[in-house]
Amino acid sequence: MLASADSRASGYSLFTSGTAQALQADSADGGFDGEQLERADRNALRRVPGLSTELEDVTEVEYRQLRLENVILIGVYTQGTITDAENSMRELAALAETAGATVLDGLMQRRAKPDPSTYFGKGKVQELAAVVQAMGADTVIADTELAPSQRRALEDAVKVKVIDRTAVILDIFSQHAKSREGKAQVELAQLQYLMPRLRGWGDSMSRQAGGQVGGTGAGMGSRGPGETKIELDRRRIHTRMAKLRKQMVEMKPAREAKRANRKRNAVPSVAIVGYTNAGKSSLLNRITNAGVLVENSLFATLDATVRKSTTADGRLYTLTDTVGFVRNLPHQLVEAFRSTLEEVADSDVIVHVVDGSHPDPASQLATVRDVIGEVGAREIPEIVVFNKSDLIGDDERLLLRGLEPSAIFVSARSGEGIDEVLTRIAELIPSPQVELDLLIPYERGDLISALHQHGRILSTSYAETGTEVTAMVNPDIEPQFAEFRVVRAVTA
Ligand SMILES: Nc1nc2c(ncn2[C@@H]2O[C@H](COP(=O)(O)OP(=O)(O)OP(=O)(O)O)[C@@H](O)[C@H]2O)c(=O)[nH]1
Ligand SMILES: [Mg+2]
Repeated sequence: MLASADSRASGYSLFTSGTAQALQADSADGGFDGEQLERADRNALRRVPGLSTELEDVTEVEYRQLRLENVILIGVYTQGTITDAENSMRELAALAETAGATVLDGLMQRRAKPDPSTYFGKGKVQELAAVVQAMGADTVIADTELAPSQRRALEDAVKVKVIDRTAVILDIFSQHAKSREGKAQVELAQLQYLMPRLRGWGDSMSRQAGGQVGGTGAGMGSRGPGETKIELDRRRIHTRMAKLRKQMVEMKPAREAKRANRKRNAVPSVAIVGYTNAGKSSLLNRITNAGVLVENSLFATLDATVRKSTTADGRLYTLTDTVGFVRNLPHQLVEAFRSTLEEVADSDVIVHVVDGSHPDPASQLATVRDVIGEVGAREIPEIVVFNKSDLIGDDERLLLRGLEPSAIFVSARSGEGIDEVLTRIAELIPSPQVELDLLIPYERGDLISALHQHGRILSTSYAETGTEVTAMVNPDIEPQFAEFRVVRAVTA
């Protein structure tokens, strides 16, 4: 898959298209990880190639229609091993394909740091331009966020559109966001990203009116028509951003009410978190038949899904599927994650899903733990789960064990380990703390069901006037039963 040692010795290395496909090879084999919904829907939203990138439409976030077709990836690796750098590039390849592109090639350069003006060194930029031309690529994607000036200089040199990892992630999010709030958040993030880059995509070729192509000769002070237009776009973007912010403020109360409601009912909550594509939705489907979309692409899930489940002894709890994490998540998107992260910070137990078959599970684990720490959720009990165990051999298992001795090996596909996860969840979710002795009239069957769901029934017997029940309940639902109590409650 990787090019020969020669090319590596010459300062860069190549890997070609098949990589990302190889990464994603298992989706076609008919593997079934739950009800697979919406795939057709999602595919219908695929980008239409060849849409104009004129700035006219900028207020509708022009680069939502980025024409990503045949792309070449570039990356500078500064420290770490070549393997780390390649993993990062493979992930970029998977991201690009998720966004709808075909990856033609990947070029990496070893440098102490990226060139401040052109990212790659000058000589390598020329080589890149030649590769772009030879392969007929229409876009170059850099593995790290480019400064606006770097992007411009690179575009001028390679003569095709240049974007970065952040733009690709934003693009995927905009394709996948479904809820009104999610869409608004992503559009806002896109506009924030776009503002300092307002030269417009691809204008090194044709954009600015007045023939200022390339711009080297036209001095900074000469305000051509193109620049006037950009001023106008800036103002429109500002207006649009203000409107989106206002919308989001208006949507917040609804979300908070929902959360407060869940808190009030004090149903214990379990959040499923993990790196993107680890199998979080598959696990939720396996546990609850939730029917959440499962797809071998990155960021299949963008809206948190909440499902109910019960422990073996009948206690109700909620399970929340969350947005996956990825390294170098654009900071503009942290806001978009906030509602998900709030759910994580509020939960009673975290199930941390790691793709055990991934080449570098340790760094996935670390990335996700960082985020868990950032949202103040470090103290929440965590169950680490190595998923896709159907793909993990004995040697790898040993390594993973070393990494995380108390982790559970699970396969959402085969069902291995699921029972163990459920048992661990049942142990960790808070148990009802108040013991009540009750006499409940026969016509109040609803109270008995409430006890089943929100408490734990220790014993029942049938008396003349009703059911005698001893049960453990949460303090907050205790008042509901006040009139049926026969003995003083004992706090455990
Ligand atoms: N072999 C194998 N594949 C699995 C297993 N669990 C999930 N997958 C596959 O992994 C891919 C990702 O699964 P999802 O459940 O969508 O992963 P996710 O963590 O929800 O991903 P995002 O929502 O994109 O962050 C899909 O192609 C699944 O079919 C498993 O136990 N074994
Ligand atoms: Mg998912």
